[in-house]
Amino acid sequence: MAEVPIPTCRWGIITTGLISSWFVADLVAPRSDAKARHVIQAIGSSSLDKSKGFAAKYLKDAASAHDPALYGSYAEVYSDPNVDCVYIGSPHGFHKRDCLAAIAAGKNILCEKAFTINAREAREVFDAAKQKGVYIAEAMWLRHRPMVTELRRLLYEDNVIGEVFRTASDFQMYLDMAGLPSTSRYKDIDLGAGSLLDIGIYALTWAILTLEPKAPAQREMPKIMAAQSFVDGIEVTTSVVLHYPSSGRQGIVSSTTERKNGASQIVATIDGTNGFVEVEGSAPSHPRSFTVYPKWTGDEKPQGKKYDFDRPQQGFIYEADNTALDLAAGRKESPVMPWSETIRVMEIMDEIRRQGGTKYSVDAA
Ligand SMILES: NC(=O)C1=CN([C@@H]2O[C@H](COP(=O)(O)OP(=O)(O)OC[C@H]3O[C@@H](n4cnc5c(N)ncnc54)[C@H](OP(=O)(O)O)[C@@H]3O)[C@@H](O)[C@H]2O)C=CC1
Ligand SMILES: O=C1OC[C@@H](O)[C@H](O)[C@H]1O
Repeated sequence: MAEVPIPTCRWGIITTGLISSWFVADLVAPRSDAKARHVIQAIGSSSLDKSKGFAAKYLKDAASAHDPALYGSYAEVYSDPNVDCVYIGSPHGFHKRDCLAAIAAGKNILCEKAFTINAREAREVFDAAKQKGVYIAEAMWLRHRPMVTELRRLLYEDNVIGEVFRTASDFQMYLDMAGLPSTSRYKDIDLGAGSLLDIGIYALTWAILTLEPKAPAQREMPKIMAAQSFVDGIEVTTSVVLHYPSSGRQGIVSSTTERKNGASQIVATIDGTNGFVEVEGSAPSHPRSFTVYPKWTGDEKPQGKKYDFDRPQQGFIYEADNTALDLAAGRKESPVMPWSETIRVMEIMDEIRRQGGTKYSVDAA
C-alpha cells in the first residue's frame, strides 16, 4: 500500500530560553508514529552567539540532522523564506510585539502562553493576523494532549463519575524572588511577571476543560471571584472560584510561586455525583495519568481505575503536530485553541486581575 505522505513544518524558533529548549528537544526526538515531520529551520536570538550555543546544545544529537540558519536577531527569522512557522518563546510582555512583527512579514505563528498580557492585546494580534491571512495559535500545549480528549470523553460521554460538579487545580512553583535578578521575567512587571499568567493559566485550563464539555466550540463565561497577593509589587498567589450559572459547576483554581508542590502528585481533581477523578503529574502543565474512582463513602479510599498515557518526551509534540496539520490543511486557526478561546481565557484572567489588583502598564493603553 502506498504510504500517505505526512506534512513537513519548517520552524523558525524565536529566543533561546527555557521553553524554546524544551520545544526544540521534543521536536527533534526520534519517534515511530509521526503525524508530521518537524525541521528546525532557523533560530533567532538577541545574539548570534546564543543562537549558536543553543543549536550546539539542543540540536547536535538530533536524529533529524538539519543545520538551521542561525541569526542574531528575530527579524532575520521573520524574513527567512524557508521558515513555514515561527515559534515565539519570548516572555509574555513581548508576545504582542513579536507576533505583530512576524505577522507583518507574513509568517505563520505558534506563540507561547500567556498569549499576551490582556485580552485587548490578543484581539489586536488576531486582527493583524486576519488582515494578513496568516495562521496563529496560542501554544497551550495541555489542550493538545490525547489524555485530555480521553478524560473529557469519559466524563461527558461515559459519565463515569455521574454529574460533574466541581474541579480543583492548584499550580505551585517555588521561586526565590529575592534571589532572582530584577531583569528576570518572573520579577519584571513589564515582562508579565505574576503567577496567574505564568502558571495559574494551567489550573484555569483544567477547570475549563473539565467543567465545559463542549468548549471551545460551545462555552459559557463563568462568574468569577478572585483574590491575589503580592510581594514587592509582584503577584505571587492567586485564588479563584469560577461558577457556571447554567450547570452550577464550580472551579477552584489557584497558583502560587511562594510554595513548592511537595509530596502531592495530584494536579487536578474532578468531582462528580458518583465518583471523582484525580489527575496525576508533576505539575498541572505536566499531567501523566489519571485515575477514576467510585464515590468515596467509607473510611478507605476506594479502588480506582488508572488511565496511563504515552509520554513522548515532555509532550510538546502534540501541539507541534497539530500546528503542522493545521498549516497543511490551510487553516488559519487551531480548532483546539481557536482565537476566540484565547481571547476568552485572557478575558477571564483580566477579570481575575481586576478583582485581585494586578496591573500591567499596557492595561492602561
Ligand atoms: N509551555 C510551557 O510549558 C512553558 C511556557 N513558557 C512560556 O514561554 C515564555 C518564555 O518563558 P521561558 O522560556 O521560561 O523564559 P526564559 O527567561 O528562559 O527565556 C526567555 C527568552 O526570551 C528572550 N528575551 C528577550 N528579551 C528578554 C528580556 N528582556 N528578558 C528576558 N528574556 C528576554 C531571551 O532569548 P534570546 O536572548 O535568545 O532572544 C530569553 O532567553 C513565557 O511566555 C512563558 O510563559 C515557559 C516555560 C514553560
Ligand atoms: O509554562 C510554564 O510551566 C512550567 C514553569 O516552569 C514555567 O514557569 C511556566 O512558564
